Amino acid sequence: MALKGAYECEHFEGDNRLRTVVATSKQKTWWINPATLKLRHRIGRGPFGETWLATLRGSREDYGEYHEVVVKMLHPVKEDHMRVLLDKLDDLFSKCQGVEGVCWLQGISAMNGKVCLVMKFYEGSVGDKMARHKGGKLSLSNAFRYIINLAQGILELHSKEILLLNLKPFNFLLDEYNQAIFGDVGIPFILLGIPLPSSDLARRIGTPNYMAPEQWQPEVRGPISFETDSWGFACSIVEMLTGVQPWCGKSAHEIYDAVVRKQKKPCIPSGLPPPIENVLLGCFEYDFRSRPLMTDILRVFKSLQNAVHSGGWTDLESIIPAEKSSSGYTEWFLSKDDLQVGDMVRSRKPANSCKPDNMDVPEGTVVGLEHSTERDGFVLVRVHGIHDPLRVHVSSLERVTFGFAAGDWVRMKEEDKRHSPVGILHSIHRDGNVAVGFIGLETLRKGKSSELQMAGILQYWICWVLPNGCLVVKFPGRIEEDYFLADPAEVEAVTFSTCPGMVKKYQHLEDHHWACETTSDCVGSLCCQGNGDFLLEEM
Ligand SMILES: Nc1ncnc2c1ncn2[C@@H]1O[C@H](COP(=O)(O)OP(=O)(O)OP(=O)(O)O)[C@@H](O)[C@H]1O
Repeated sequence: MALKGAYECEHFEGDNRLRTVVATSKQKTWWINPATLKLRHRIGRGPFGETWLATLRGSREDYGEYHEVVVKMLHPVKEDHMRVLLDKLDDLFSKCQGVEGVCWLQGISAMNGKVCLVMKFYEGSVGDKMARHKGGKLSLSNAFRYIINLAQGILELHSKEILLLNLKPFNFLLDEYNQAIFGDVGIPFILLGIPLPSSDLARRIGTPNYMAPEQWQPEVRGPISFETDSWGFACSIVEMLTGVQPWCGKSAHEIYDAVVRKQKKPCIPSGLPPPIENVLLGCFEYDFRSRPLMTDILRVFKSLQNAVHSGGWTDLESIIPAEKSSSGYTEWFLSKDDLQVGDMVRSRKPANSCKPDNMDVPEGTVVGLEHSTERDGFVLVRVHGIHDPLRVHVSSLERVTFGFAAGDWVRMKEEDKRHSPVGILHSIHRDGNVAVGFIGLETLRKGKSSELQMAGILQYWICWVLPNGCLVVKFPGRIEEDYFLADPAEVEAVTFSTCPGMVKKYQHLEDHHWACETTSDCVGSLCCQGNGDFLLEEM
């Protein structure tokens, strides 16, 4: 037996192996000898493992005193994934050092062949505090204080490329200064890509009530990104303000059906000041690119904090939120890129369209800025063949760098077997660094624009496109509400004018073949072939 105490811990061969892996790697600085740990009571069991109240025997300098700690015992992972997990933990520990707003991570240990994270014990959580209050909600000033504490913490973790993915009031711990900090720092994130024992657990990276649509199946409906945390945080904000958990009383399956399939949003209480209602509604946009980032949420709550402390909502009603742009993009979507003098630009296509409405600026160069604020105003664009620069609203332009603009369909020049070759460009920096969403990847792929080429995709019959390029296709004529997901790399465009035999060939496929007008000047049809592949045809 390795340990004796309140919890009888068997000696596991796996612990020794784990210890050897740790001892030969970078993680040795964080290693805690399991013999110095005593598990007392289990206080939680979630999708990632168990949480235990424990005691840790201190060092000699500490006179060998026992401290209360909390141990997160992760589900067992296969041996070949162990080093990957430990490297990710090492990265997490290093990044969290000195970060305010994160619970104090004390070290890594192993028990029963499972990796354990040892962290400081805190007296309670925001969730506990809410449970003690009448109606389950916090006072407005407390809620605001915690929301601002937490948004600052998330922002700091995001700046270190860590996603939280499990934001909920019971994971917001309270320190001795009544500041809210994170208890579950990045655990679902480091477990991404590491198979868990049960496929059901693997499907859920988070707690269903707080999960964004893309979080349910990140490699199919994803990727997950910073704005995935905006959804989870907005769910927590709603709960802190109302005392009601989003999707309260619903099963995981019912929540999946509502959030992912029916695209429903959690309820937002009425009577909120417009800027808060606006930012929360933004957080519940289905496509994460349309959601605000944590910095936007923080800005809104900070700007209203003083008014809340001096009496309540009443003064806030006069603050009017920004309007949605006429092109169908949210202000949050548009604010993610700003224009500078010298940028190449072109007219932005309307949201969810592959065709430009107008091409006032087929291509031009920004020669002057008239921004009234960071995300509003006009720019002067020099267009070839027009004498004077055009004065154009920023929201109607997109930046083109090395021939690419965010939102473009792109194809990898060299295929990578881990994901579809065709994806959607999410961002391109002026230095050519890109982030692309591909089916098959849980997070954005970072790389260089030189690895990409443009990919043309027809959008007839496609209801909408997920942020990784996954096509959501409905078959007209089918009575069920079902839709199908298709990999853009496997959808083929065929033109009848260049392939006259095509009409004849598919005439007999009554059940699988539909045609209707899709745009004013174009008729298309989509066939579901016997092997389940889709064939997209333009007539
Ligand atoms: N370091 C800590 N100090 C004190 N309490 C903690 C600490 N970490 C977690 N807790 C509390 O322990 C309880 C269980 O935590 P746990 O993280 O296992 O929650 P869960 O909902 O069961 O699972 P998960 O968070 O993984 O979804 C929660 O009420 C949480 O507030």
